[in-house]
Amino acid sequence: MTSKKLSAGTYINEGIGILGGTFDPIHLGHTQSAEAVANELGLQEILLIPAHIPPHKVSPELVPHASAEQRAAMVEIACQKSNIFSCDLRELKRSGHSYTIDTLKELKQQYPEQSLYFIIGMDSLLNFTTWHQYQEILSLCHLVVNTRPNYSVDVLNDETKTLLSNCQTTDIRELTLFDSGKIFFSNKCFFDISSTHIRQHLAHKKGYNQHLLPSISEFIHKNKLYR
Ligand SMILES: Nc1ncnc2c1ncn2[C@@H]1O[C@H](COP(=O)(O)OP(=O)(O)OP(=O)(O)O)[C@@H](O)[C@H]1O
Ligand SMILES: O=C(O)c1ccc[n+]([C@@H]2O[C@H](COP(=O)([O-])O)[C@@H](O)[C@H]2O)c1
Repeated sequence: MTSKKLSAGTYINEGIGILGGTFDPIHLGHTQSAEAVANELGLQEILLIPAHIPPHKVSPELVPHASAEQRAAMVEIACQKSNIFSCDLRELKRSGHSYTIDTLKELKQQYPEQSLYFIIGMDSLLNFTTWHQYQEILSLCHLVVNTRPNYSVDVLNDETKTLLSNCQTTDIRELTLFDSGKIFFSNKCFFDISSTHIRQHLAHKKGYNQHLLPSISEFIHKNKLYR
């Protein structure tokens, strides 16, 4: 049993939410969409896991601008005022590419009794079948997909469509009946924010951005990032 009913329609889900990312920089689209997932599913805890080397961002035009340590420092700042977020640095401590399968195996060992909910945006779902051992990933966690502007299920490849026809559920209770293997779409929030746009904005304005926590803007300013 991984959930407790409190009152009509209110659940505490004892599972753990996980949001992995490049976080270059972390922005309100990350934190607010993850908070919306926590509210919707009743999750009390979300691990923010900065990637050391994000596997799909190794070509020169995609490689992160800030160092792994700077990206992680910004994630730690974002966690400071939150009751549900904590920053997990395990990918920074591992060498090589930050494969999600390795992270989930470690987390499952650490939390054998709890279901894991890996949160991704729609852009990540579009290429999910290219992730390292994606089927094994689904044997260790549920996937929770946040919709994002400009990314639609209409352009999913056939493999992902098949995956969805086998694994998608619209029933939150079903997530708590299974330990892993379900894909759930969270449509509660829609944030037209990306790190790319924020970096472009900062490069021109060298100032603050409304989609960043003020404390993150300060860190960026102090460290002269994204100029
Ligand atoms: N605005 C958003 N709403 C929902 N999910 C998001 C949003 N921005 C990013 N995500 C998701 O958060 C995870 C980490 O994203 P990432 O750190 O790459 O941010 P990004 O804004 O997509 O960055 P970039 O523009 O540099 O590619 C991914 O699964 C991504 O889909
Ligand atoms: O394991 C993989 O093959 C894999 C491929 C692409 C992305 N991921 C993970 O997905 C999360 C979001 O990635 P990104 O590149 O959008 O920041 C982050 O935790 C990455 O490590 C993982």
